[in-house]
Amino acid sequence: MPEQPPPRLVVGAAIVRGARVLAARRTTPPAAAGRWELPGGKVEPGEPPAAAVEREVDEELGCEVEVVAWLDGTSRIREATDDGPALDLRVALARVVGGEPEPTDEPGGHDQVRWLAAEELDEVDWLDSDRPFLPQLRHHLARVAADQRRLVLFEEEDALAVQQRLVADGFDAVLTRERLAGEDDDEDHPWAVLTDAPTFVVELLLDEVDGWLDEGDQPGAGEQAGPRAGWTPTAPPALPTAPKRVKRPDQA
Ligand SMILES: Nc1nc2c([nH]c(=O)n2[C@H]2C[C@H](O)[C@@H](COP(=O)(O)OP(=O)(O)OP(=O)(O)O)O2)c(=O)[nH]1
Repeated sequence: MPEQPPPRLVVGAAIVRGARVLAARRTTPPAAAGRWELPGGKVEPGEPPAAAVEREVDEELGCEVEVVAWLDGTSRIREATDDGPALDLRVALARVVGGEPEPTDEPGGHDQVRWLAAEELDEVDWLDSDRPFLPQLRHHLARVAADQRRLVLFEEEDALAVQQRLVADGFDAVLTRERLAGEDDDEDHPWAVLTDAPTFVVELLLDEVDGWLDEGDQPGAGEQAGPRAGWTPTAPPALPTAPKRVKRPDQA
């Protein structure tokens, strides 16, 4: 019996931002069209798998990502056929470092993307071989969410400046617009920045803009549920353009 060639590796990118992962809807082949996957593709001979992730995401979604870790395990996509070797899927955790992921017009690409939180992962029809990775992904997203701080800002300009500054300093930071609890109209919803930056970094930024840190239902959040005591609205000064030198509390 002829020897089987080794399985060919397919890599998928679990692009995580603000406790959500990006899922992409395939347009081809007919059997997979309309189903959801992690953007990626086949690793070229001799290509490092992380480089393949970054190349495929750039081709398919027109943005730059960086691989930060690999999820455990390999999932068999198909057994060897006359058309080629078996295909195995590995999944990398990645983050966006340039541009905005959007479906490109590339043939064989995607027609839609969605950012899914841990509790939304089951809302889309994943390709079968992606499903074994979902529990790990759910666990990771839940951990990121638990570790996230929410900064509430009234001005879009401030929110954007804070978000961009956090990203420039290497943190994950996502801008959203959310209703404050109890609000019932569409006006004046504050802006929120969700970030993994530690509290002391967030507090330094908040000294310079009109907003506060909302720690939600985390322990000790009670006193933080509104503007800080002694808080007086003032015109926000321009944010600094270079990182500040700060001493971490544990190094004081
Ligand atoms: N990209 C990607 N492919 C997946 C996933 N799950 C899964 O079963 N597959 C399958 C679909 C395809 O049969 C195969 C990858 O093919 P592809 O068409 O995305 O890869 P590619 O861009 O390198 O393809 P090619 O046209 O150059 O051959 O793996 C996944 O999460 N991401």
